[in-house]
Amino acid sequence: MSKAAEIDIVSVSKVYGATTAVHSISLKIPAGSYCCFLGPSGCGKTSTLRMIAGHESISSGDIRLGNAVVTDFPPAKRGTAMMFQSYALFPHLDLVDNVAFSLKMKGVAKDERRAKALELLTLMQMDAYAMRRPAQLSGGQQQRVALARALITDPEALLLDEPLSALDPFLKIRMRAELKKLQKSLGITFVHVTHSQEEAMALADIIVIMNDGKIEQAATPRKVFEQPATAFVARFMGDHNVLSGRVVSSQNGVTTLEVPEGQTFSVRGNGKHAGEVIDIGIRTDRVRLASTTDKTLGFNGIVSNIEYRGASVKITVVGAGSDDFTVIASDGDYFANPASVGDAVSLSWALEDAVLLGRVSA
Ligand SMILES: Nc1ncnc2c1ncn2[C@@H]1O[C@H](COP(=O)(O)OP(=O)(O)OP(=O)(O)O)[C@@H](O)[C@H]1O
Repeated sequence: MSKAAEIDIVSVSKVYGATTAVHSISLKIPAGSYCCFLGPSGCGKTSTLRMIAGHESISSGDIRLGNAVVTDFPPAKRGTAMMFQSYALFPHLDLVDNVAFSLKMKGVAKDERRAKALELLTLMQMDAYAMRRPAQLSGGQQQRVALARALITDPEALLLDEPLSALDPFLKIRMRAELKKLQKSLGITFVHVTHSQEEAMALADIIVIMNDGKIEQAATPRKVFEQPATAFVARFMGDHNVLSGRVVSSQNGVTTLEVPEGQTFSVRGNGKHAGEVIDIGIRTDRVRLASTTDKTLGFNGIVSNIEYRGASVKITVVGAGSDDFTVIASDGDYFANPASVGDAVSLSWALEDAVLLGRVSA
C-alpha cells in the first residue's frame, strides 16, 4: 500500500562556503502530486532535491514530510527514495539483487527481499530479465530497474534527479509517459529535477521555476504558460516576448508603458507608478503579421530571421527596443502572406495576449 506525503519546504537555504546555492525558499508540494523543478544550470534545483532526500545538509530552515520534520533525519529514515541520473546500479549484481539492495541493508531476510524485488520488477515489466546484470540491458530497461530499486522501500515521495537525461530522444518521450503513468498508479508524490521546459510541461502538476537560488514561480503548467510571473519565467519558457519600458499611466485596469524607442504599449492591470520600469510579456503565438489601428497593441519592425518548423513558422523581428521579437505563425497563416528577411512588417496582438510581469525580491 502506497501512501503519499505533502512536502513542506520552509525558508530553506543552502550555503557551500562562499556560495549561497539556495536562498531561503518556501514551497508546499501537495501529497500525491507530480512536481518538476526547472531552471538553468546552477540555479539550485539539485541542491534543493538533495536537501529533501537528506543527501545534503540544510544550512537553515526546515523540511517537513507529512507530519514529520525531517530536517535532521538521515536519508533512509525520511520516507523518501531517490533515483539518480546515472541510475547507480551495481554492475556485478543481477537485477533482483540490485532491486533488493536497500532491503538487504535493512536486514530483511533473503527470501522476503527477493520476493519483493521480483514483485517490483514485475510492476516495471522487467521480471523476464530478473537474472541479467545491468550491462545486459538497454538504457530504458536500466531506468526501469533503477525505478524498481527506488520504490522497494515503499517511499511516500520519490525524488528523481534528471531521470531522462541519459536516454535518446525517442526513448525519452516514451519513458516520460511511463513515469507519468507510474506516478498516477502509485499515487505518491514525485519530485523531478529537469532543465527541459518541454519535459516539465508534459509531466508536472506543479512546475517550480528556479533562478539564482530563488523560486521565480510555482504553478500549474497552464498558469506558467498563460501567466508567467516574471520576465525571467517568460524568457526561460520561451512562449512570450518581453518588452521593458517606463509606465506612462496605470488606471482603470490598463497600464501603458513607453519603450526606449518611443512606442507605447498597453497591458491589463494597474497600480503601477508613472515613471516606474516594468516588463510585459506578449504571447509569441498570438502576434499577427498585420497592421493594427490601435498602435498601443503593436509596432512596425524589420524581419531579421525566418525559421520553418513544419506546422508553424518562427519569424524574428527587430523593433520596439527588441532584437529578437518572436512571432510564431501557423504554416497556413504564414504562407498565405509570406515575408522575407529585411521586410518591414506590422505586428499586432490583442489586449488579453499581453501580461504584466513582476519581479522576484532579493
Ligand atoms: N558541493 C558543492 N560545493 C560547492 N558548491 C556547490 C556544491 N554543489 C553545488 N554547488 C554550487 O551551488 C550552485 C547550485 O548548484 P545545483 O547543483 O543545485 O544547481 P542545478 O540547478 O541543479 O544545476 P545543474 O542543472 O547544472 O545540475 C551552483 O553554483 C554550484 O556550483
